[in-house]
Amino acid sequence: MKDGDALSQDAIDLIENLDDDGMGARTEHFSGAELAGLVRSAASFALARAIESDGNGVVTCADLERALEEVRPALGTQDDVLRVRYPFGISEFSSSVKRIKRDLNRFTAPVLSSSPQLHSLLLVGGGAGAGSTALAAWAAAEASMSGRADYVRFITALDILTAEGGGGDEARATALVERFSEAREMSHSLIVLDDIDQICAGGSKDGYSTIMVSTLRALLRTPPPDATIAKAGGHSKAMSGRKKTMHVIATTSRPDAACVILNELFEETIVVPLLTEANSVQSLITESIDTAVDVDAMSNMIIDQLKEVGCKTVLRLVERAIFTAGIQRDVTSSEALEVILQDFAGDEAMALRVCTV
Ligand SMILES: Nc1ncnc2c1ncn2[C@@H]1O[C@H](COP(=O)(O)OP(=O)(O)OP(=O)(O)O)[C@@H](O)[C@H]1O
Repeated sequence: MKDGDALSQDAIDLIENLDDDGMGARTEHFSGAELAGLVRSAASFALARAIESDGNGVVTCADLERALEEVRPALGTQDDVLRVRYPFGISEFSSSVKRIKRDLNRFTAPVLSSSPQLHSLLLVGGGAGAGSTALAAWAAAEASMSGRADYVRFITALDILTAEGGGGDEARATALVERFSEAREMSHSLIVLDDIDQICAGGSKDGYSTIMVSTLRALLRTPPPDATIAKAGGHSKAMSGRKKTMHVIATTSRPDAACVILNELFEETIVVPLLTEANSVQSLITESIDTAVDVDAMSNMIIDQLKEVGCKTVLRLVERAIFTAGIQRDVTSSEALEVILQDFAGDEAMALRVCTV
């Protein structure tokens, strides 16, 4: 491409730029096939422009920038994996959601320190279904899409359990170390540990595995190595001295997590509150479910009955009500919700009795 005068000078400058904003750094995690795809994509933008405006088909810096937006490396980030964790999006139903989103964006922002840094954050759901998983996935996706993180991994208890070596504590600890080792090689990595209680679950009095907790403690105390070489899918590439960052966000649904053992492992904690106001529930439903009707009545009903509730529960209840009204033509969604809420209260009471016994 370069030889045949096919590149403009600004495109050559971008390719030869060895700084953080140059082509080398921005394609650090691209495989050979992905790089070829990037070149083809840039050439197709130049060709389209040539056909439209009778141009010369030379690939410019703007074509390369557009191609960089279009072609994303499979190794580096997991945008699709993250997006399925917040299927209803993230509704800004209250000022606390806006604050948490600002906090998360600040947490994943680049750091000024000249030494490699590891930052850790515990996202605590104020109760089951508060939305901590969705918020952590959203923060990781934002960091990935804005280029603040070039390597993102969403890790669940299942990933650790199914790792080689079976499900024993030592094998799980080794699997966790391996996940961190890969991330530590990358320049700006972000790991989400979803449902940290399950990841660290074990037989000790507090419900955690001593081996898992001490492994996690050691991992969170060890910043990434200060190397100028990073591995990308088995290939090593010079990083022109970029300082490394590693961000770890863990989620938990245990409302007491802010006060128990895991909390002291992390540098920062954010508590995701439950919804307690009908107008917050109303905004959540309106922003999340296009087909919702009777939203006002449904929101009041949910808060009257449950007093405080997580967004996952709200959306599940409303979806079921809409579905029921769809198949029972003589029932409105709010009437369906009334019955569902009564059954829900009965199920909760029964579960409570069983647990007490
Ligand atoms: N502001 C918001 N914050 C979090 N989730 C939201 C928000 N608005 C809408 N949602 C939706 O609510 C759902 C939250 O589910 P999520 O799995 O995150 O809950 P959770 O608290 O992690 O659940 P669990 O306690 O069962 O682990 C997602 O589908 C998400 O798209």
